[in-house]
Amino acid sequence: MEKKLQVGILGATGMVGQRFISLLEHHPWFEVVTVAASPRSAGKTYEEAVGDRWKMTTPMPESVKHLKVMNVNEVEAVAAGVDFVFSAVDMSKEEIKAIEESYAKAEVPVVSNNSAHRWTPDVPMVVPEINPEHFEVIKDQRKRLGTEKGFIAVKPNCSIQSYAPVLTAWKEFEPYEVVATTYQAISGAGKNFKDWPEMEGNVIPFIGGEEEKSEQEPLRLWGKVEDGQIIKASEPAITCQCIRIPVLNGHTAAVFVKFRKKVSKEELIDRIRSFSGLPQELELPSAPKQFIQYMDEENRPQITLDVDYENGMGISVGRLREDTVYDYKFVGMSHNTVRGAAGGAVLSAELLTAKGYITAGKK
Ligand SMILES: N[C@@H](CC=O)C(=O)O
Repeated sequence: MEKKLQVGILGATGMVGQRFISLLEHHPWFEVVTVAASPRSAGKTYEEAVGDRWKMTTPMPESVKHLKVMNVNEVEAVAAGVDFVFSAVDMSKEEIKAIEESYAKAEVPVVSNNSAHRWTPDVPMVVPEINPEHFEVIKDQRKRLGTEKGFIAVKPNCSIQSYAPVLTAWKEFEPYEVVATTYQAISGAGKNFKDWPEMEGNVIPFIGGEEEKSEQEPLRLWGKVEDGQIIKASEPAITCQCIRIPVLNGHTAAVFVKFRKKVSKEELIDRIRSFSGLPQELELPSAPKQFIQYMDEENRPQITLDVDYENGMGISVGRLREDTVYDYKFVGMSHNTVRGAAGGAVLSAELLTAKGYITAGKK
């Protein structure tokens, strides 16, 4: 790429916004030129607006420290300086729907981490290794919005990334019933232990809205494009419990699966290890070389050892074994703010760029 694409981050001061900033620091295709946040932060430098709430382990990049934070509601002004935006705004669902659509209508592609548009029929919700063909509906969305360049693309919830890719790798064996319990890190709620001391040594058996997302969103990933819309798949039936645990980063899932077809443990492990997609084929900058690793050790995956596998973009799986009630059970784990949030969105933006959906300029 001759000149890097100029990128804005909406909701730049929050946890996911900060993750976007740190992941994009040395990105070969994208350069953060605009940071936007609530009117409260607008006018301050990024460094002042974030203050002591910088939650990344690497220092705040010098290149963003002195950027003036723009008011995210001033769409035309923000849109004027960027080729596309990542959205991690923190507002009500209705407000997010409206503001993301305003950016798209201002001819700015929006790659969003938010859930607001995940069920808008012509908005693709993509994990690039799983359902890149869903980007096809962008042309229908552009027709609806009356845009040439602007559109919205979203990524799914972080909780499903530890098991949906694995079930995708096993599609040929027809999984039809799945039980999953997720053990979710506190950064998923945008917090660390300083913000949320009650989580030290604690477990909370409730995460608002999470179980519905964890059960339904995989079905949309496996859906079909029909008449410019995504129609969700009807199988497998998934039931979930989502639990908050005292871990900073990394969502773990303990999963039970029934298959229609007979399959051996060796075949299941083989499909995990050989599973790859378009990001690997195109060697996109953020693509993990090995998307899913299978670990033979009986005490893996572990958060402290494995959460940063493939720079946080890979999924770690272990403990696959036959079950007495279901056919098989396993444990999956992924980095919730990298693969599950900002990193997943960056990979989507890379694929959208490689496929020509995101380009420089407004026309
Ligand atoms: N809602 C999740 C975050 C995933 O996107 C959580 O609370 O962990």
